[in-house]
Amino acid sequence: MDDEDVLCEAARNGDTDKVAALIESGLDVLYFDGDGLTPLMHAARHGHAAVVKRLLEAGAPWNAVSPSNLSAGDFAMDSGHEDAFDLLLNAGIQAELILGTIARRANPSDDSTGNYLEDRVTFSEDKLMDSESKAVMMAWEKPLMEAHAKAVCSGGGHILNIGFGMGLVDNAIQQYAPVTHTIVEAHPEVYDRMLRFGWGGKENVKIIFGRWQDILSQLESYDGIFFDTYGEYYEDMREFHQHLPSLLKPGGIYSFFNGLCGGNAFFHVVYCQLVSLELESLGYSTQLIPLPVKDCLGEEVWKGVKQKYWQLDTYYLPVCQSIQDSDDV
Ligand SMILES: C[S@@+](CC[C@H](N)C(=O)[O-])C[C@H]1O[C@@H](n2cnc3c(N)ncnc32)[C@H](O)[C@@H]1O
Repeated sequence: MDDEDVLCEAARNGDTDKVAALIESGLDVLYFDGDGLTPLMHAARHGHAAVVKRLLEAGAPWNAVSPSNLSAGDFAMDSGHEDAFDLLLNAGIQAELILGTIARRANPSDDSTGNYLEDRVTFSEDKLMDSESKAVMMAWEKPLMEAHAKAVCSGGGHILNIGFGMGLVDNAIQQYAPVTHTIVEAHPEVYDRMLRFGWGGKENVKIIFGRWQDILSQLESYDGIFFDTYGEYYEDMREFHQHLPSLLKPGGIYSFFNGLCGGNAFFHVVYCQLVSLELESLGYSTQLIPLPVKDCLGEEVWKGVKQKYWQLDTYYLPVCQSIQDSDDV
């Protein structure tokens, strides 16, 4: 047995003193045992909050994952150990506030160099793919897009959508007959296809071709805003949020595609909290509405797709409004 296996065993048994002594003796808290589990995962799985705390203080990574892609937070969450879960959630939020490493890694375009907009895309009936066979948009999201449209159109008026993709959300927005419906799209082929499908001729629709970052001066203020781009980082969405105070009218509703860390349940919780906190600091409250998606996501959906960008059973649809407005309700 390696010395570090002794640390795993002490963590599993909740022996805080022994864990502390072993850490002080210089043992590696980053160790993965024969099953691919870290001491932190063992402690979290058994709900030993004091050990979790000690290991985190010693630098054990909150975001290490087991061979089945579970982190210590997933183990705590799945076994219902609230105290351990809270400690790990806090550690995750703190770390991500500073480093932001998970979203970068979990972003569908993480290993591309940001040239998605110059590459070819392929359309089929049920998906839009980039040049590396990664899905830009997929038809299984239709019910989600309809729910997003319903949320952002709830007050009628002027609606803004960033990212046309397959036009699912825009088709749904049109059902609510908004006064104006502005669509921003940056990919030339997606833009051409929009025009071919007659979006340029719709009376209430205004299309702006370009990256949202580059066309901000052409935008006005809106009663409902939806944001769903591709090939961007979490930081880009965070930057977009900085513009909400001038883009969203008082009483308006903002929503975004909440695919943050969609491959891991605990990381997703961390990011839901993180984005809610960041929006709160800008004066917006975020309500996360759970929508079950398990039934529309069989294995066959992902056939031919390089990366499953969503693997969770529930989608949390964010509905954001100014804290002032939500207090008035
Ligand atoms: C995930 S799709 C949007 C799907 C859409 N919500 C739907 O219902 O079909 C993302 C879209 O955003 C576009 N896009 C990517 N980066 C953008 C940017 N910086 N500004 C505007 N559009 C962008 C992509 O070309 C793509 O069409």
